[in-house]
Amino acid sequence: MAYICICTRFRPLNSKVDDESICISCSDSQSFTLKDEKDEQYVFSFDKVFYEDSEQADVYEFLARPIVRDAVNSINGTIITYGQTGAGKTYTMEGGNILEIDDRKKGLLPRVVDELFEAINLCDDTTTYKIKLSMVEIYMERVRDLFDLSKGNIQIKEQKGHGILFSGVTEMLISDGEEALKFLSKELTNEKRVSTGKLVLVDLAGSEKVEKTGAEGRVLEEAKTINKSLSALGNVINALTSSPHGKANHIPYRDSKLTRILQDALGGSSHTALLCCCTPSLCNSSESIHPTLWSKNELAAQLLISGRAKHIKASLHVSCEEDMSDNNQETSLSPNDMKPKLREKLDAETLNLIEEEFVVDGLLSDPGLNEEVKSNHEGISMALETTGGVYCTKTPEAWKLRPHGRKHQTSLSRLLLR
Ligand SMILES: Nc1ncnc2c1ncn2[C@@H]1O[C@H](COP(=O)(O)OP(=O)(O)OP(=O)(O)O)[C@@H](O)[C@H]1O
Repeated sequence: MAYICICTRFRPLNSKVDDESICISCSDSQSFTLKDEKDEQYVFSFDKVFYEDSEQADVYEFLARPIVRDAVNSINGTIITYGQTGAGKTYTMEGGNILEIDDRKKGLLPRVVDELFEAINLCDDTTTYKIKLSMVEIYMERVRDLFDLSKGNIQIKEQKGHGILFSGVTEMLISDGEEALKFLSKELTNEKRVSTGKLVLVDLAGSEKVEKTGAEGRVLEEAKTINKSLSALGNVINALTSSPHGKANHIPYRDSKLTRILQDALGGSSHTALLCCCTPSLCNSSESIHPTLWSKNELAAQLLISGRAKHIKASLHVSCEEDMSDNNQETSLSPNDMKPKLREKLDAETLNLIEEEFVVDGLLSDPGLNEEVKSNHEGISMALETTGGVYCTKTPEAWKLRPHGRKHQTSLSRLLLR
């Protein structure tokens, strides 16, 4: 099943484009508190939060290195940076520039390339590798070959044994670590078998609200197309992760060029990392809370929901195994069995919060919960049914129902049951 890791990164404040006020504060390495212009607070949780002082190497180690290692073993991988314009997507992906020589500033791309070549050099002589590099841009739903601009409408095809391909795209065979995107082919010569690992690095377009930019004409059309692609990506990930074993009846890959290209890098046994890039500035807090970035176009909300549900499933599985190890049983605990076990594992403060604030699917419930709030959780609950996971959340609608002046516990939270 696909594994999805979701992180967020804040770039340092930039006095030229940001106001002086910082709207985020560190809670811990997995969550942060964000204060909006009305002084409301929200706590968001991720697999990892990289704060302003984080190093490029930290991001690489946590987010990219496991994916690169898998790619060498023929497991497809995708690394995507997304977020509003100027939030640090390209800086994270490339560094100061793509041929960055300052090691501290080197982005994910040069590090990925370095590690791929290192891994290849360590392999035994019976294995030969071919690394081919292509570079494309999706613009207004057309795929353009960035190594040959005369190829302005590359077709996307699916080929047995190779998955999704760009038909006729320029491919450069490379033999050292100075190039950008990679397609890695691994030949097991002794078995006369070829297996391929595809590694895709995506620097998405800015995700801000169209109204905020005041875009018109062609720029407006571009922005609308971009938002459609982002929504399509969210829908695909949601479909993949909300169905048992990733086998949904229909995964809408064909809804955009972006999702079609990522089809075999997102589905199957692939490994995906999403890095949500944000600015710490108060003037951008609305972008960072919900409009396009986290819930209004539902991309991030869906991505986060998917990610949380998966992680919770994994955690739950481990916990159950530990709990039942004495009598050597499998993991099918009933909600009643789980409840005291959950209680044992949670500290009192967390438990109070859950009972007061959230519906915890099938395990703990709040009998006094307003029907309207309950209905806001339907989508989340559906995702949970298929994962058997435990998941708490508040949708933006639910926040509005909260008594005024209390601290809002976020859009998306999770319980770790370890
Ligand atoms: N972590 C960081 N540390 C230092 N500078 C950063 C960091 N992240 C971003 N910056 C700087 O902030 C500016 C904007 O970053 P960047 O161009 O990466 O944004 P972007 O999200 O890719 O924007 P766009 O959507 O326009 O492509 C750049 O000058 C970049 O060098």
